Amino acid sequence: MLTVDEALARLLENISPVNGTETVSLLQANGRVLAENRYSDVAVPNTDNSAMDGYAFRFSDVTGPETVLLIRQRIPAGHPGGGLGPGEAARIFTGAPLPDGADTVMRQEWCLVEGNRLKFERLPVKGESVRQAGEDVEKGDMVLSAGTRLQAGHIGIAASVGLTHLPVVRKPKVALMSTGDELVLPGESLLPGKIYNSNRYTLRTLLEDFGCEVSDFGIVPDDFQMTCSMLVDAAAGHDLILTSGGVSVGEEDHVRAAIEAEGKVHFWRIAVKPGKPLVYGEIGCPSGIRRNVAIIGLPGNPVSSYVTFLLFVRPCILRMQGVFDVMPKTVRVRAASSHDRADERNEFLRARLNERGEAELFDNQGSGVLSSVVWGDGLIDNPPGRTINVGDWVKFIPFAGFFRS
Ligand SMILES: Nc1nc2c(c(=O)[nH]1)N[C@H]1C(S)=C(S)[C@@H](COP(=O)(O)OP(=O)(O)OC[C@H]3O[C@@H](n4cnc5c(N)ncnc54)[C@H](O)[C@@H]3O)O[C@H]1N2
Ligand code: MOO
Repeated sequence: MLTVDEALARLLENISPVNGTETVSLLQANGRVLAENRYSDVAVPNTDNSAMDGYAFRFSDVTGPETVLLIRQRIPAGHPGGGLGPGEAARIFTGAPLPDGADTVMRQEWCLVEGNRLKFERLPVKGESVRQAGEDVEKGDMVLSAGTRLQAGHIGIAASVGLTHLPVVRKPKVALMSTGDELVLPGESLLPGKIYNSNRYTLRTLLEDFGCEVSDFGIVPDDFQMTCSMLVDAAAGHDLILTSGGVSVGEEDHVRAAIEAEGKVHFWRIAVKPGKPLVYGEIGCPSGIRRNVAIIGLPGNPVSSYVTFLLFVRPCILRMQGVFDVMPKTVRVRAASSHDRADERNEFLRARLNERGEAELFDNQGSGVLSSVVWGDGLIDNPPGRTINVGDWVKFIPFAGFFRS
């Protein structure tokens, strides 16, 4: 069995980037990957401006607690003021441009105003409550780099420098199918022996979260010939085929044999729990014009397919789109519960951080217990052969860490 790192390295070394870019408006850019660096033509903020509602003045005019300044103008945000003469102050509001000559703002809570006479309750510090032009972005700065998966902050900064559209990488086209005679869709009747197909929904949502265009091939029965023909169909026009179920050792598990029949298996089985029987290979492209299409067969257990998606599929589809750093962010935290049975595989245990920042494990770590994913807010990455005692340091991957990059 491959280790988690070996499996990931094998997957990533075979991934080919999708070709093609398109230009989308900022409001369509969420979750897409930027195709080219973007630079700013403006400084942000573009002038020195006030960080507070208060009074702007020249610091050197205030010589002591008795200094009186004369209020000569009023500058709301969006309206540039005039120049400031010696001994003068301007009534100013948060975000309003500083008048020429002013270098400091006193917030109004610390001001004493009588008519147009202004005194301060405390001595100013030079430059206080002033936001400098360019302190966020300088003119000419690179604001976004190619390979960034665009999220709210990135889209906001693009808007803050006046960009309206962004060039993004084409969405990877992924063919998704669920295998299993037992599967019915929510809304259908749950006859004896049947279960609702949850993987279809989990995996489709995850694929969409990571910027893919999904073709849903529905449910494939546990039948070798039908599995083969679905895989061949799915190879046309897709960058990746993703299946769930049918990868273990029973004679009703046909996915691996079908990949062997229609293409090639690169590896099968990873020393990971949940998710051991994951299979990776390629399917011959029927036209013979395009290269073969990568296929990842995830295990059917709902937690296994969720976790292996995050560990192995997510990095592949991000790398296809040109994201360089595909590793999730991890933190070291102390364990709040124990885990007494060591496993020979690298375990990814569903856990939740308590208010002290310690990881509590979900009681039932079964790979069919999807409520562990709903309850948890991340995974403890527990090396092979390791038990966990309360207070031990563990490596924790917040679910949010998978979505941040
Ligand atoms: N003799 C052995 N049996 C099993 C082994 C093994 O090493 N030796 N490995 C186990 C492990 S570990 C896993 S993981 C599973 C994976 O099996 P498959 O990928 O072949 O998955 P299925 O058998 O098709 O299904 C497993 C389980 O998940 C349910 N399932 C399947 N698809 C869905 C879906 N779309 N939505 C919801 N639930 C689904 C299915 O009904 C089964 O209960 O194999 C072990 N067996
Ligand atoms: O690898 Mo399986 O996912 O342990 O149940």
